[in-house]
Amino acid sequence: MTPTTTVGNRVVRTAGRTVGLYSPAVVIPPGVHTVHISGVLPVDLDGGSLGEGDFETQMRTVFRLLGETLAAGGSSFVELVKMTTYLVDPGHIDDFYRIREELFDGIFPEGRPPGNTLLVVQRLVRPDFLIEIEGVATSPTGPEGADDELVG
Ligand SMILES: CC(=[NH2+])C(=O)[O-]
Repeated sequence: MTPTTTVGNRVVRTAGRTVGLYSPAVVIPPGVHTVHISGVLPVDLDGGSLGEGDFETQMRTVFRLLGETLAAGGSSFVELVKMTTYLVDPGHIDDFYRIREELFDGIFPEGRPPGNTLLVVQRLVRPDFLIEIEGVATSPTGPEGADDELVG
């Protein structure tokens, strides 16, 4: 039987083969609201690039903005079900693993991270972007808890 743990609104399946800090499967129970987050990029409020040429700054910025976007959607990191991570340089994979471990130590102290697919692509929408992360999360409140100022 596959070991499962309920974290927030999601059921995390911890069995399976992984090569990093992600869960092999996360199940959304029936009747739970979902939030789909577009790819988060390291940008300021005007869309200006942040952390040009600095992978660590870009990744930490993307996670900070992902947290803000989740909150705007009435959700939070603990409700995050699945991420897709896009990098543009395979040379950043080791840094991605190191920084993710540091961040997830704080965010998922019990070691039940969301799923993730990690891809290296030729480039992102602007050549200075080194990382983009999109996600799916659950939301305890659904549309009622979303902040209309931030979520279109
Ligand atoms: C390989 C992979 N999906 C990860 O997140 O490390």
